[in-house]
Amino acid sequence: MTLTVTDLSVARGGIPVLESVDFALDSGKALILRGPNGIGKTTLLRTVAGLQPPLKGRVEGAEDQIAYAAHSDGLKPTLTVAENLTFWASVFGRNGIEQALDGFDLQGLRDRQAGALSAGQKRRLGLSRMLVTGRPIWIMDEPTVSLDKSSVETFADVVRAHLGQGGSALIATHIDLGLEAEVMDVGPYKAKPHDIDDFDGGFL
Ligand SMILES: Nc1ncnc2c1ncn2[C@@H]1O[C@H](COP(=O)(O)OP(=O)(O)OP(=O)(O)O)[C@@H](O)[C@H]1O
Repeated sequence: MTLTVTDLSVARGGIPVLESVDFALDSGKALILRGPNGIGKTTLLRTVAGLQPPLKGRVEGAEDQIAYAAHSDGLKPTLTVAENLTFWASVFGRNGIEQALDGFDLQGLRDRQAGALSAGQKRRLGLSRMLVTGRPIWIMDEPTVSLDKSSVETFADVVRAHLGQGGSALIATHIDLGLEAEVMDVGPYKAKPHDIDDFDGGFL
């Protein structure tokens, strides 16, 4: 299964941010996106994940294949760790949360309400949801925010295992995860300023 992105242009708030992006992501591979703050990495990930339409171009091989971990964890604070995972699994028509609890060292916290977790623990729970989706393509936006060194290593181990099982990962991150991965700088895809047709509107 290959995710193929062809001539993709993406916009945020109606303003083009990246243009003519091309890449292919094969199973068993990881692709790391880099680029300065505000360049459009999140916008690109959201578009590839199907959360917003492209301005132009194609994303192929994505349908029902992608699990997306955004900046925010989006946890249900009054549910326990185990209940959050069970809920998330059910969204994807699956059950079985033990691998996710084990993978992110959450067994000792399984009965704790998510709202009472520390920032790093919340992040681990948010990321562990990828494991209950059964989806092969993981798209992750700055997944290591709030994680300590050992949790970053745990996360990298989980991703490595996922790749070893034929999964793939597209990750925007500023840090070195220690993964064997291709790195793509999105800087060269920065959208060029477009001429403003509406002269008066250009001042608004
Ligand atoms: N909701 C929004 N409405 C309008 N513009 C937005 C919105 N969210 C982000 N932007 C703008 O879109 C551009 C691309 O933002 P994006 O979040 O994709 O960048 P990024 O590369 O992921 O940045 P970072 O590394 O800081 O996370 C930025 O200029 C940003 O200010």
